[in-house]
Amino acid sequence: MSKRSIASFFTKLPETSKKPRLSSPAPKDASVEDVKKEEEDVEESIPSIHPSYPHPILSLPPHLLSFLATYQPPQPRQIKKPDLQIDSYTPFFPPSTAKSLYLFLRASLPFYRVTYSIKRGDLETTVNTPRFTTVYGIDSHSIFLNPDSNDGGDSVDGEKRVLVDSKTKKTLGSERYRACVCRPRPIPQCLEVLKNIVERETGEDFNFVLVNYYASSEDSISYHSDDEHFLGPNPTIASLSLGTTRDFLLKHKQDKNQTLKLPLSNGEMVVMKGATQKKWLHSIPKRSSTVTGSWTNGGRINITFRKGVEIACTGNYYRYNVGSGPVYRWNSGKGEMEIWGDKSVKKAALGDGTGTQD
Ligand SMILES: O=C(O)CCC(=O)C(=O)O
Ligand SMILES: [Fe+2]
Repeated sequence: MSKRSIASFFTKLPETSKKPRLSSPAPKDASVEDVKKEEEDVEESIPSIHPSYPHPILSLPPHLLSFLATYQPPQPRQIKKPDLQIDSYTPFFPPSTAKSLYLFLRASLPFYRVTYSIKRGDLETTVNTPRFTTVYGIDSHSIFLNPDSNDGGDSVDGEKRVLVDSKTKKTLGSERYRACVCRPRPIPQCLEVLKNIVERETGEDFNFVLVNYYASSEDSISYHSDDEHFLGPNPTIASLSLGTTRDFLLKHKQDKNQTLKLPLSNGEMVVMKGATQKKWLHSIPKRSSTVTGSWTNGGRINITFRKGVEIACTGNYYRYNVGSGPVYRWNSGKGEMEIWGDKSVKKAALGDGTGTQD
């Protein structure tokens, strides 16, 4: 089992634990045996449960946890351009670990294909988000606490966690997040572990984890910047890539001569800092063809870690990353996402179909 208990992942290691840095272990490809072991491990883990989840969310298997417990990422390379500051980890996680994380998260997380309408003048158009998404977390005005825990309510895991005001620790009524499309969701163990490693490495605090799943070359995100007021000025955003390599394109908002292309491969992470969001746009464009016949099934997972400092952040993130449509789950037999609505599909995935749906 792991050298650190699962609970210890929920406590940040002191900054000094960052040194000395070790180079990452030599990448290796997971064998059939490894995959079998992963499947057995998954059965042993206690899932994260919360009434806001559509279903229990599997926890990371012991072999991944024990590796991550002592893992030190290699030093990043600093990319500097006018008004742009990026720390680039090539990779952040060794490819074999990134592959396990990719397969695990794709199989475990509920995803959504969000649609929303926008008004351009008098014309109302429906936008179909061209990728699968999901989000966990809450802005810094509130925190999830377990009122029954014996560690002063600090335990972040457990189905009894309720939202409280971060200053007064008073339980919130329905008022603060009344505009949300669904109940805000605490970060499940499998993503909390990753968030804590990224926080330890970057020295930042994050309270949101957003996940994109690009199922094929057709899935994309168009040019945008994550410079919303609810992230505060000059937000730091850490962005981890798992699975198929996709191009990350950046362009300066004013100076058309300033561009950057980073092919992000399995296990890489970019940390965007300073004026990057204010001054630059970024995108993952569609590709001409999908890579098939690989362990990725041509897909890519992107995880961004962010800090929302205004209440409005929570409503916005759940609106555009969960929405009010059906839940999708990975079907390993078919090798694709499918709507997780049918009772028999739920039963096959969970055994008894427990969990509620917002
Ligand atoms: O998939 C990526 O690497 C970028 C995702 C992104 O820009 C976003 O979610 O805001
Ligand atoms: Fe973005």
